[in-house]
Amino acid sequence: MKFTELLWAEALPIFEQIKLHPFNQELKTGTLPLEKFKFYIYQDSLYLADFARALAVAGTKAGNSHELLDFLQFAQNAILVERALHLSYFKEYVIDYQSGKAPGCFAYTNYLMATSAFESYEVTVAALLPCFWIYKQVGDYIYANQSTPNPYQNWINAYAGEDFAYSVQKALEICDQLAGQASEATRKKMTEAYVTASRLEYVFWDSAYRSEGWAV
Ligand SMILES: Cc1ncc(CO)c(N)n1
Ligand SMILES: Cc1ncsc1CCO
Repeated sequence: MKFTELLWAEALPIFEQIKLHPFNQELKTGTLPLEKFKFYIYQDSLYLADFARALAVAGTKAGNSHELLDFLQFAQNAILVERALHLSYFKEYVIDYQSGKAPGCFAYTNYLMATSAFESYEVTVAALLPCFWIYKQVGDYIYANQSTPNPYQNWINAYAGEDFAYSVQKALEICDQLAGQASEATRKKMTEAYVTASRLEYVFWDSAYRSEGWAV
């Protein structure tokens, strides 16, 4: 069994809750209130900017130039996706730019940046993997079950699309290859990082659904 298949099984209960979360259920049926989507898009623009930095740092830890280039390309794509949000949704809707990161976004981005800065390449790759894989699985699920017409079609198409699938496949292969060479102790840390990042994916959607703010 591939290491990534073990990871998938380990975090499956989290993924099931992500799929069933009202944010994703309402995205699927197109009934998600626009205010919640706007909150999400703004938080996601803040997320993508820091995610790109974490991907670039992961690249500096890679053991060869192929994987360095892969991670730099992932980082570039994340920046391009972030810019595309500004060219589309930020123009289409009035979005409040002032509020800054909500606690969920803050937790997730800081976890990814701290992990990429202070942990090994293996653990960093495992921590970054849910951003790819969970989004791909959620995108495919929503695409296959959506109501049409759907006001969130562009968002759905992006994550169910082929370009994104190609990146996800590459990230999975890198993770499996690293786990194959890693000690049992490292594989355990990779699994923990994967589960933590999966939890933070849930937290991110839940934060958007609740339009989460700071308690003080
Ligand atoms: C929170 C979050 N996770 C993952 C992705 C996709 O990489 C995204 N755009 N936002
Ligand atoms: C994972 C991911 N999410 C948005 S861009 C990106 C890198 C894909 O190349």
